[in-house]
Amino acid sequence: METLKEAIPEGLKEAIGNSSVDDLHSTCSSLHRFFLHFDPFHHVIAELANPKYALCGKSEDAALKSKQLGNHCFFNADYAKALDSYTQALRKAPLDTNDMQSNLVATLYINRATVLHKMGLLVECLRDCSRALQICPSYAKAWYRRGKVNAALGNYKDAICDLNVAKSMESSVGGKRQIEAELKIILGQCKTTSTVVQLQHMDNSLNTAGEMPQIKLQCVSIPDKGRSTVSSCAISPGSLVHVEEPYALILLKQCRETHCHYCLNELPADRVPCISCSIPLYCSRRCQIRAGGRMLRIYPENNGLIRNLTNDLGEYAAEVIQYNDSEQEIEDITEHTHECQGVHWPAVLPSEIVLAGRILARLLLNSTSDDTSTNFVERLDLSHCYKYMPSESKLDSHIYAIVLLYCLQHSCRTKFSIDGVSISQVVIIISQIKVNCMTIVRLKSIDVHGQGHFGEFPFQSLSTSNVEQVRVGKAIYKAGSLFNHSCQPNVHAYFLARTLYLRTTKVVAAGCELELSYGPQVGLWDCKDRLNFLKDEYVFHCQCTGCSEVNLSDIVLNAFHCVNPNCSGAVLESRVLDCEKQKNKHFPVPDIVDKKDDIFEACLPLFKQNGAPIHIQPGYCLKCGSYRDLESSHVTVDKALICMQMLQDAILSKEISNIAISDALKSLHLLRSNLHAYNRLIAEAEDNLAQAFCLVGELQLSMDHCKASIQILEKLYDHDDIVIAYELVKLSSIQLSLDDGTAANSISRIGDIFSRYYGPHADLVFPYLQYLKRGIEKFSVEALQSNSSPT
Ligand SMILES: C[S@@+](CC[C@H](N)C(=O)[O-])C[C@H]1O[C@@H](n2cnc3c(N)ncnc32)[C@H](O)[C@@H]1O
Repeated sequence: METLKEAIPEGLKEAIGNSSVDDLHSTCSSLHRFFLHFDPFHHVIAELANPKYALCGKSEDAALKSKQLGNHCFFNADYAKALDSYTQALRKAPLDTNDMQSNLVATLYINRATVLHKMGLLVECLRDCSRALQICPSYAKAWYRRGKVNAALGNYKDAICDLNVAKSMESSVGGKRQIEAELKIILGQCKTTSTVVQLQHMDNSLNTAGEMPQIKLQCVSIPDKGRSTVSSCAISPGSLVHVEEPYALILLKQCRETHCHYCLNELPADRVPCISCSIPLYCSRRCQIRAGGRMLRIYPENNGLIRNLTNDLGEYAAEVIQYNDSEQEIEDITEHTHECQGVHWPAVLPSEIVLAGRILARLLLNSTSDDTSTNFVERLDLSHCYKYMPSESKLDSHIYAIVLLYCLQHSCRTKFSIDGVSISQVVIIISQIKVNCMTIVRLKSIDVHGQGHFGEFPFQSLSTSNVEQVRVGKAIYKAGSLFNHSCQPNVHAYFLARTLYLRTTKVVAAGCELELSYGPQVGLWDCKDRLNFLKDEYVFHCQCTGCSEVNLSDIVLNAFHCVNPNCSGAVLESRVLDCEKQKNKHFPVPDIVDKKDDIFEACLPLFKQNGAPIHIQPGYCLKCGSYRDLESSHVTVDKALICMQMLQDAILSKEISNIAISDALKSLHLLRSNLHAYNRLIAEAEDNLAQAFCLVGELQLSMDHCKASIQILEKLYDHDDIVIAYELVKLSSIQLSLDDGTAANSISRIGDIFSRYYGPHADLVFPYLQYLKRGIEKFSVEALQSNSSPT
């Protein structure tokens, strides 16, 4: 792509860099004309889009190599590696529909099932057996394995049926004898055990929940912000206000091996590959079909061997091989189909561009033959920021728009012409993605040893568990895009599988804007940093209340301590002070602030001004006016931070010495004497020390530092912000390890905050919560016991 960029004549680059939406037809046509006469462009397109050069296609040789490696690992009892090798083999193996008897894909599924059985992953094993049988219904070994795993799961009735089918499919006398022996054992087990595990869900079900929003929303126009969503009535916190499926979605590249390419949930051990190319992995066949289209189906009535079975057994076998979700609704557009030819471009182009391809494919498929060249942008009805984009981004979007259209021309069934009109439409779609795209995140708990847990519970001692937000995908939600940003949002966005959920976190008055955070939030960064981020990433100047009205967090987050140790006033640098003065000019703060409030304590004179111009200078305390030499304070703080960084490195490498801890404690003291008591850096230092003390087993000290960190965060954020709940997760896990009864308070507070942000989905989004709740039960039982004991 760099070669293409460098070759563009300077004049044309400049014209593109300075272009507005009105110039797009002309700039796009000029660049297109230039590329058409530039040979390397045609090479790039051939490499990206011509199936002749495809590296992501299926290859029997490559599949057999991985299969061999899998067999080798299996015989050496290296089951984890064998599992991975068989999955890689499945990814590369072509599905030969002409050879359903000795089918490589079916063999690989059954080899993997054997490994899964050895690893104790029984449900996963069962699913792989069924997948092998759906391809090759007369595969005796697959019925046999299925029978064994069903028996291990306690599903004796199914196990007996499986083995009976296996017996009738098996051709060798020795094989039949082995099956009969197995049947005898299972019949014996069946008599002695009464528990039968019914497997309701053969495939990983998508996390859908029945709650629906009850509140009527309106779209209104707001000066300086464009369209916005408001409520027609007052809304209480924790109310679900919007649910939506994505218009288009894409998994981020770094999650390709760990998360499902359709629902974005974590992949199970029995991941399902795409049937036509070697890129995507899915958590289930349901997701694979939804993304890539209907898979090959075996019709049991056409299968002779099944027909020869007795009535009951025939019906049973037919049910197993007929995929139970086969009648699921599949959208007219399956988002991976147009990418699925093993060609390079979906793997190498940036995620946003592949996402633009998915939007285009959908728009093209839904357009009638005479409107393919008409206005996609109008139909998408999203705002964009082309005018304000930096010159470099404008040039990139021109190049990618042309490249994408040529790639799609090779892959899409719908025909369209590539010219100034269509290219300019794609440029706009790319700029719409820039401002409307939502990042899909999943919550993960990380224990002190660095082990991550998405769904399952950690088994080791739990001393500290951090909550980490993992970015897994990007998506366009059409109605969700009408919610504006606020650095003090009243709406929280989260995702279950692909579905967007929006829930209020505060009371919202009728007619008030419903706003979510696009990333920056009061408490996380100061106003200047937030404004810069939103300008760089989303190309707008934020007009939210957090950025236009004085708040404590913005003043103290990066502030210095007054030189007078007993004064609680904040000392600001010029960059922060300028920004705050700017706010004050527009919104002079009246005397409504309670004199006992922290904000009053930190910056008394701001409130004394009462609208008059402010004469505060950088370096002077906002409360008592004393001067602090910020330059020398910076030097001290920087030294302390280097020491804190060393502690953080030691935490990461799990090699914490007493010296590192004692140096960090001295640095914390320096930070506390130079920085304002609510400065975020102190909270971070306290947090580091909490982790370090936890790792060396000093849990009481760890708890003290964790509490100190939370006390600061409570000043920077709302008392009930989700960030506080994440910190309380750490605190409560230390308290539980210490058998400290106050864990119950922390956990019930976490529960309250989580249910405000996630409603009934809290346990689903963050399963670790259930573990913590069980921790409280322990204390309630103890309390009951002590109450009932004789006094
Ligand atoms: C996802 S869209 C939101 C809907 C948009 N207002 C519309 O009319 O379609 C994002 C765009 O809305 C505007 N916007 C959102 N939040 C804003 C804010 N806090 N201040 C100013 N503009 C904002 C910006 O133009 C931004 O590019």
